Amino acid sequence: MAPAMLKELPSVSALLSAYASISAMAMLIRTIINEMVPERMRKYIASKIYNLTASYFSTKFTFLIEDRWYAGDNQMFRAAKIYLPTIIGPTSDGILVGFDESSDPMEPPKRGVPVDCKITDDFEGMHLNWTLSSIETKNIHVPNKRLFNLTCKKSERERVEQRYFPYINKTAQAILRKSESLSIYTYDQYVSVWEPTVFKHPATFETLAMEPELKEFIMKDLDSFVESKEFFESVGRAWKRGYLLYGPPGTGKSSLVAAIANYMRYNVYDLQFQSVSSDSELRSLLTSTTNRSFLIMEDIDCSTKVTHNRTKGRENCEEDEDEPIRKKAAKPGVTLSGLLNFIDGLWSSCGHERIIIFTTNHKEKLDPALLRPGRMDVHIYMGYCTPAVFRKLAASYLGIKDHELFGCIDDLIKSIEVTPAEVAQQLMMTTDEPRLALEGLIEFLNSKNKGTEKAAVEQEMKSSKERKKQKKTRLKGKIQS
Ligand SMILES: Nc1ncnc2c1ncn2[C@@H]1O[C@H](COP(=O)(O)OP(=O)(O)OP(=O)(O)O)[C@@H](O)[C@H]1O
Repeated sequence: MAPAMLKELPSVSALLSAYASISAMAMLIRTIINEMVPERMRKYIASKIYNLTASYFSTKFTFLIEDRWYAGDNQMFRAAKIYLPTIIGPTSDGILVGFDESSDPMEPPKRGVPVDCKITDDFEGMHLNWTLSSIETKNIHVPNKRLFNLTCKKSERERVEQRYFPYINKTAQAILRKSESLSIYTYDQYVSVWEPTVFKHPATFETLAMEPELKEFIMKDLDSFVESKEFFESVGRAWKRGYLLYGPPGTGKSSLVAAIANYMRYNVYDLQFQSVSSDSELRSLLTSTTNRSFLIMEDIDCSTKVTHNRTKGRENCEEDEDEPIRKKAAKPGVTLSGLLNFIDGLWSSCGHERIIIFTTNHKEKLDPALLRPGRMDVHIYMGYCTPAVFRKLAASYLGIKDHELFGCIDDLIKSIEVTPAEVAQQLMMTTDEPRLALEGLIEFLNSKNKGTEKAAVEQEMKSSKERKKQKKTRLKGKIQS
């Protein structure tokens, strides 16, 4: 059998002559193609054949993440831009570094991803390669388009989409919460624009003195809001939340607003109703706010037209120094229906991931329409000082967790109405000697207890007005400068 098979095999000389004639034929075809097909066409055909075979045989898959997504910013690009500098390691070719105006020059500089630099990441056993590219466009307004190329194995494509991308988004959000400087925007009525400035308020949930259960409730509510995008979509509601903070002056409403802003790392739009001349102006200025932001409207009861009883509404509200100017200009101001339309209509349809916060000293003076369920989702009462609040203030201001005078102070606090601002003010007087500070506080509380509450409340009202006035003067100074 075997010799028979060997007999059928072509001889070596036959193979060599076949090879020679095939090579000659190939050379002939090549010469004809070179002669007849132009070079550019040849290159085009070759690249097509290469791409076809390469993609068929390649084991790699590439995700392209452009900086824009339809008409807006691509949030996936933004997340990658925040996340990648944190994993740039020794295998990378380089790194961008720099400072912005809010950075401390004594701290290490902030990091960025350079164009064309390769960054590798390992996630759940996958080896992922990132590159940032910049491409010139023909658009004169946007001359460059930037995009990230993320390469993985074809078999890992699904896991990258399902696990890696959500992980990057979550990590980027956590990084943002910690590091990026925030802006606070105030509305400049003279030029009709939001003026930004760096938001640096020291209040955090850590420094805030309030009932621990209430604090925990607010933090959980904010956390679940951030994670509820799908839920809001599934029930057909806008991804927004409204908080109404109410309570006497000096109970920490503004401090809570600042703590929430620091916790969420959202930019803040601080709107004074007095600076808005009409409902249409309100509409246009609110539509120009960005996503992932707070809209704060403090002392909403002091706005003449959004309370149901104007005379009552303006009691205890500071006088607006610009009032004569506004009267001269005969500005109609913001009306209740304008505000409600905004909350129900415009607010629901434009943008997402936004929180609106109203504060008031007089919830009872607000029109019931404003308080109806669905308008303000959470009503938070910021009340007078309690023993738990006092202990938190003592820990913050005096650095003590316990003292023999605490029991006496607890009893006094339970029997009178004293605001955390008043207690904080007393404790601040002698911070280096806790006993003296606590004795001073006891004296203050006793004097209140002896019938001087009214005077003390008036005093607090006065200092609240003073604070607001100072805030306003600062604001004006900023706008003028
Ligand atoms: N709950 C609190 N925890 C810590 N500090 C507080 C608290 N409440 C008040 N303070 C202190 O009192 C000062 C005034 O408080 P804040 O402006 O937050 O009160 P408010 O309720 O917003 O007052 P108003 O209604 O007058 O605007 C703050 O700067 C802060 O130092």
